[in-house]
Amino acid sequence: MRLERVGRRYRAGGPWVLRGVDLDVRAGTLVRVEGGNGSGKSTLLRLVAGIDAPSAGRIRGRPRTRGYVPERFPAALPLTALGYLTHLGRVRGLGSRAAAREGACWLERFGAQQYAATSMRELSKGSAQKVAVAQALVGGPELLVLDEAWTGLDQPAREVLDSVVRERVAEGGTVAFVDHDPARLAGAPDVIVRVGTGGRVAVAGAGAAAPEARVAVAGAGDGARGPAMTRIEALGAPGAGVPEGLPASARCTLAPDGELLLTLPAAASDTALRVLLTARPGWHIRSVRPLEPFGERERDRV
Ligand SMILES: Nc1ncnc2c1ncn2[C@@H]1O[C@H](COP(=O)(O)OP(=O)(O)OP(=O)(O)O)[C@@H](O)[C@H]1O
Repeated sequence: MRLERVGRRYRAGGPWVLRGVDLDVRAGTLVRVEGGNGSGKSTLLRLVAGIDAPSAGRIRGRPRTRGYVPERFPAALPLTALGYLTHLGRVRGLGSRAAAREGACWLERFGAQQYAATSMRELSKGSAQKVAVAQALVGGPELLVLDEAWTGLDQPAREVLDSVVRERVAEGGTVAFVDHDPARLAGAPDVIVRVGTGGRVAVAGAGAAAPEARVAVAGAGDGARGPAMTRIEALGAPGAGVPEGLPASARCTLAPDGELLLTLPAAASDTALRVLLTARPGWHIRSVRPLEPFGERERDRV
């Protein structure tokens, strides 16, 4: 995937959190993102994961299947741990049985199988974090984005996550992560990206895997056009209404279980995401992706 002159600021005329970011990351790459508190690491990861959109520039070639562990996981969902993982597996295209099976496998691998039937609201912080990690892994996404995903996990689960990251990269997946422990996966990252002052991003160091062949601080893009339309999938509380303030251009369907599908012009996706993320009660963004020009039918407006 390629970031081209990507910038992000949170309000018009406000300071740029990220500015002029050019990165070219190939499949099968492990990327560590570093920087001080408030430098913009989470902002960069959200852009990479596709749950936030750049204010300037563009991102091309993002893998179709993505898993994301946010820094703060909205665990207070009205589902059991396994129900949530199964639901997400289905969102990612698995059949119900396969989704349940995979969800159960991940719970077991992280030592949380005993909480399969526990409501997400009742999970301890660490157990909820195990579910947060598991939800990103269900369906074997090509791109895995981990924002301090190890925080709150017990030591065995941390080691499992280390192994899972190495496995994903060995299988050709791309993993980008932030962790404040400098020893986390030490020596493993192919690329180390440092978010510095003024929102500038640079390749600050790298492991042994010929980083210059895997990442480039790129120049101007090749002129390809970005997607015209975007599809946003979000999960709200069952029975929630369509949130107010969505762009008028958005077409949406809302299922009784709280699953919201939005189809809207890519240029309006930033506004829609802001509405969903700031709504109370909040919406959990499941995915944001370019809409295929063919083969995906727009749904009826609700
Ligand atoms: N939704 C938002 N609205 C407004 N400002 C935001 C928002 N999210 C982040 N910021 C601002 O963007 C800047 C970068 O925040 P970000 O969370 O990306 O930093 P970070 O490097 O991940 O920090 P930390 O190490 O503390 O987690 C900060 O100044 C923060 O206040």
